[in-house]
Amino acid sequence: MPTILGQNQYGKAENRVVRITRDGATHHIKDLNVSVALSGDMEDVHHSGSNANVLPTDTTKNTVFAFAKEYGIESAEQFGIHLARHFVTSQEPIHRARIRVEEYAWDRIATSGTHQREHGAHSFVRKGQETRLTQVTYDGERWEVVSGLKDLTVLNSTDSEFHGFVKDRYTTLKETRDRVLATSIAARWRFNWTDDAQPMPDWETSYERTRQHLLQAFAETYSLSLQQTMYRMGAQIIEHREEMDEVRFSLPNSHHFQVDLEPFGLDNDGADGAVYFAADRPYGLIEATILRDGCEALIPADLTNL
Ligand SMILES: O=c1[nH]c(=O)c2[nH]c(=O)[nH]c2[nH]1
Repeated sequence: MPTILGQNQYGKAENRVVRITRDGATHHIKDLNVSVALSGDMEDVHHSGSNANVLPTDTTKNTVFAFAKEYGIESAEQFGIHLARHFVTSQEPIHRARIRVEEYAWDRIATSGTHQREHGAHSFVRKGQETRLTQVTYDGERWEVVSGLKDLTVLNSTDSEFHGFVKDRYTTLKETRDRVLATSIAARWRFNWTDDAQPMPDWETSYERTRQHLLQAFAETYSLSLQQTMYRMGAQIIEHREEMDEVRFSLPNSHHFQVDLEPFGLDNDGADGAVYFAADRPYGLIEATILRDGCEALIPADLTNL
């Protein structure tokens, strides 16, 4: 049966490119998800398998990261236009390039006074609301209220190190004195209000203050590990919110790998900042319960069972 090749395109989808520029102590972040789709004279590769016209999808990925470093990311549109023009004008067989860009927006974490100068400059919370959660249980006598949140995404573009860890024959991770620390906070906190005879907490104020403690502790902790930052977040809540006895966290370590651009003659360590590959998986998963001394751990270890 005779067949013909219809519409076709190819490229690398969902390149998670993060560019952090440093304006002295003030950092700026551009966070994009870039998908490249190319089409043109691609009859041969489909019919005979000849790759003579095929610019590898791997190359399109490298181009995204190299362009982010070399030319910066002014806007999603400007970046897309630059890439599309490059593929169509530099490769004869490619007649059409479609670049799709999603941009994730970030706000600076508001901390107080000198902290704002020290940490507000490199601590970010992703725009868009987190999901607020609660679970209320009552047996006719006692109340258990466990509240929390998920998908509160935060990032420190400096003041994070990771070194001095165990090394065995499978360890390849390099020690680092300056890395990006990012996570999407999932947390639950248990109230010690259990009885109608006790004064009821102000749930709205409690939530707002707890959220602020989470953000502040994240921004203000000079981090030697995500475990340490997590503990500080929990401790700050327990220390400041007397209505709670227990906080449980599940924190993905959202790895940002500095891209090796040396093969393209680019120094990705320059004073003008760096380009990172934001990996979505696998991710480190750091979990713990932080308790008021003398209190019992009652929040299930598996947050999804709440
Ligand atoms: O903060 C971290 N904690 C770890 O336990 C760990 N493990 C790892 O590979 N990177 C990191 N980072």
